[in-house]
Formats: sequence, C-alpha cells, structure tokens
Amino acid sequence: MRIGVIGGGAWGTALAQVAAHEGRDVILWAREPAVVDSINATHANALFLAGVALSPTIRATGDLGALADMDAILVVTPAQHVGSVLAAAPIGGIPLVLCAKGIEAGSKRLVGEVARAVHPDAPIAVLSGPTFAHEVAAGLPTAVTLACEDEALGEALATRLAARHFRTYASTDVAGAEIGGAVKNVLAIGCGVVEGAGLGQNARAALIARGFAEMTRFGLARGARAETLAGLSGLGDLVLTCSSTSSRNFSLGVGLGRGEAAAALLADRRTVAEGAFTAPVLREAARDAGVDMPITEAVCRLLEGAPVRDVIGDLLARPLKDEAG
Ligand SMILES: NC(=O)c1ccc[n+]([C@@H]2O[C@H](COP(=O)([O-])OP(=O)(O)OC[C@H]3O[C@@H](n4cnc5c(N)ncnc54)[C@H](O)[C@@H]3O)[C@@H](O)[C@H]2O)c1
Ligand SMILES: O=P(O)(O)OC[C@H](O)CO
Repeated sequence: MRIGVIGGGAWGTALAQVAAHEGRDVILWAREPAVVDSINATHANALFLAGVALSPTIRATGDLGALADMDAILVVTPAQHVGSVLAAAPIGGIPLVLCAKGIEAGSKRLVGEVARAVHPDAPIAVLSGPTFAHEVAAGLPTAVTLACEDEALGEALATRLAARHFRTYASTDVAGAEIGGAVKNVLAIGCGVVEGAGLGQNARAALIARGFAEMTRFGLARGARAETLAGLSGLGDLVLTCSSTSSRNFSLGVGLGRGEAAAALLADRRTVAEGAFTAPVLREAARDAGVDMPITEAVCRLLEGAPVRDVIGDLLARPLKDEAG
C-alpha cells in the first residue's frame, strides 16, 4: 500500500514512521525545504521531531503532485491550513485520512467539511485520539479512533494504518471524532491555566469533568454520538492533553496561568497550539448552536488578555446549576 502524508510536522512525521515500519511505501510532503532535505539525506526531522531516527524508506518531497498515485493520503497540516494545502494538491478521488484537530476560523467548518468542499470526490476518514507524536514515533503503545462514514472503507483503512503498537478502532462517527479532537485542545489550555496559576488538582479534575460536559453538549448539538465523545478521540485525548506539559496546548495555558501574555507566548512558535485558533471559532459556533460553553468562553477571554484572577472569579461566580444541565 502506498501512503502519502501531507505535513512534515511532528505528527505527520510520526505517522509516516509507523507506516514505513509496517512496510508501506511512504511519501511525505513537507512545506519546508529543510525538512525535505533532512528526511531524504539524514533520515531525521530535526525541526519538528528531533532525536528520532526515521526509516530510510520514507521519501520526502516538496511537490504535492508526487502524491497523485497514492492509495490513501494522511492530511496532517495544522487545521487552519488544510483548505489551502489541499486546494493545491492534485489528488482527485484518493481517500483522505484527516489527522488535524481544529475548526477553521471564519467558515466555522470542521476539517472534514473543509476537505469535502475542496475534493468532493475524495472519500473522507478521520484519525484522532490520545497521541503524542514523540511517543508514537518511539513505538510506545497507542490507540486511536479511525472514523469513516463508509464502513467498509473505514475498516480497510483501520487495518492498513494499524501496527503492533498502534491500534486503530473503527467508527462511522466522523463528526464525533473531529469534535472531540478540536474541543479538547481548547480545554487543555484551560487545564494548563489551572496548573500555571497554582489552582490545585481539585480544580483540574473539575475542569476536565465540566469540560467533557461542554464537549458533549456541543458534540451532540452537531450530530456527534455520545459514545464517540466518551472514547479515544474525545475523553481519551482530553485526559492526555489536560495532564502533561508534553501538550503544546497545556503548556500555552501554563504560561497564561502565570500571567504571561498570549501574544508573547504565541510569537515565534514554530510548533502549533491548535486550541489558540480553535477557541474563538468554537465560541462562535457554540453561540450559533445555543450551546453553553463557559470554559471555552473563559479560555477565549484569557487569550484576549483578560487577567486570570478575573476570569477564574467570573467562572466560579456563575449561578449554581444541576450537574446534568
Ligand atoms: N504533535 C502531535 O503530537 C499531534 C498528535 C495528534 C494530532 N496532531 C495534530 O496534527 C496537526 C499538525 O500538528 P503537528 O504537531 O504535526 O505540527 P508541528 O507543530 O510539529 O509543526 C507545525 C506544522 O505546521 C506547518 N505549517 C506552518 N505554517 C503553515 C502554512 N502556512 N501552511 C501549511 N502548513 C504550515 C509546518 O510546515 C509544520 O508541518 C495539528 O492539527 C495537531 O493538532 C498533533
Ligand atoms: O501537543 P498538543 O496539545 O497539540 O496535543 C497533541 C495531540 O493532539 C495529543 O493527542
């Protein structure tokens, strides 16, 4: 099986590594010529996945046309760039496996909706779950959701993308897999704030639980299934990214919690913290859908520069309510 990977960041590189180890023929497109050269010449991606010896069979390219005869393409650019990169990719009806986690600013579309609009003939699947790239690249055990409305294609992709240490669980709930991955990044920023501001472990557990309630309310309003949100791509990924400074979103939140300015924290970042881009558009989408998302609203205010003390104070001062509400 020939696998194309669009995106030479940490996650695209780690997924290329998994596929190459399974004997797949892998071509990885990277935006940066330095990444292309480094993968081809030294079998390393020092810019985005330092310290990992890549399979020498992975070929890198800066030409999207080189992916035109792949059997499947993993789309692993940041969510905000999926539309523009796919529009430049001559890939016809090749199945696309979307691995970015986010909601497009402006259009308020999930990544799957973006891809469908650009390549209406391409079948769409979503790969999402608790997956730090460096752990996957190191061969540590990992499990993900592989969602595709076409059940037969989804099972075929789940089988072909699995590896001994990389378990894929098939699902037909594409929206559910996407929404879990997008929303957890925003909530991870909130958990980082709790850590950075020294608000304690009780507060962090409360934020995870009430954040999951937010994710579920929004997901159900957008057609997701509850069991998907409670699975690997929802609750599983929420727990991972709300617990570790390995998460870029959590780390961003730690800085905000310490009182650092969002603009300074985001400036000069080479790696992506998707939650910073998803938070404002998620807030808009939630308001459109009439869904209450107070933690998301709080994260937006913090990103806009509101003082931590005020934002936390306002969250805690909301009227008491029924837990199921
Ligand atoms: N890193 C992980 O552990 C991990 C795991 C699962 C999912 N993801 C998701 O994968 C996606 C990619 O993240 P990553 O961690 O591989 O990236 P990264 O932070 O390692 O690297 C940044 C990436 O953004 C790309 N980029 C920057 N500006 C761009 C532009 N204008 N157009 C196109 N691409 C541009 C760079 O080329 C690079 O590939 C994100 O949606 C992320 O949430 C990441
Ligand atoms: O580093 P983060 O916060 O982008 O998280 C990476 C992955 O999404 C974890 O599943």
